[in-house]
Amino acid sequence: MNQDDKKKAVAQAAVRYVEQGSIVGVGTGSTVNYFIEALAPIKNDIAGAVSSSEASTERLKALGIEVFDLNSVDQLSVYVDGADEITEHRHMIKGGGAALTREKIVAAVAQKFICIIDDTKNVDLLGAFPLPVEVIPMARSYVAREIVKLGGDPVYRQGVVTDNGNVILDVHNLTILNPVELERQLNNIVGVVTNGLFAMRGADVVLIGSDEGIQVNE
Ligand SMILES: O=C(CO)[C@H](O)[C@H](O)COP(=O)(O)O
Repeated sequence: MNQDDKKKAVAQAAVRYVEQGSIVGVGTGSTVNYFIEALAPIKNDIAGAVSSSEASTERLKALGIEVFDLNSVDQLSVYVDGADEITEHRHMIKGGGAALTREKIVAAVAQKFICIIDDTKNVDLLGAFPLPVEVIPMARSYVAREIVKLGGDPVYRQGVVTDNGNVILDVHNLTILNPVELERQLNNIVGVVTNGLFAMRGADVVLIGSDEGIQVNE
């Protein structure tokens, strides 16, 4: 099975976690795009969605799925999203698609974070994938200097502006032994909006697409 087929299979498997009549939290990325497609046949059985990016909102609306403002929603039973890297402890690096802040906000509201990945995303230690950090534009150089003090090598993601009007620094060469602590340290730098470590609030269920079928880590 190629990587795309694994993404499709795992996206399809996530549909069974969607509750009848509920509003579904929807992430961002190529795996989630398959999940959005998988929602189409059940769109009349759900109340709608809350989205973590303009890109996903557009896709949901194109399928006739209503997209709600998160401020008008008290609770979400599930949030379905992909990851760039994930450990067996369900700690993740996310933000390859620059949607990390809205992803973290929607995930925070949801009762269950269902992470959908193909098996290339499994790692023993986070950090080979450069860690995205969303930064207020005027703080970019200051934040970069502070990240260097933490041992990282920040690279400005040229030409990318987030849905929130901010910029992204991708941090290379980090050895992430304690993801919870690093998530906190990075968020404490003035000018950082958020960072792509999802460790304080990791995934609750991980669905992994592999040649052996769908594996579940919960
Ligand atoms: O965090 C994300 C976007 O900001 C995505 O979930 C992550 O980049 C994985 O994407 P894909 O499913 O395309 O591999």
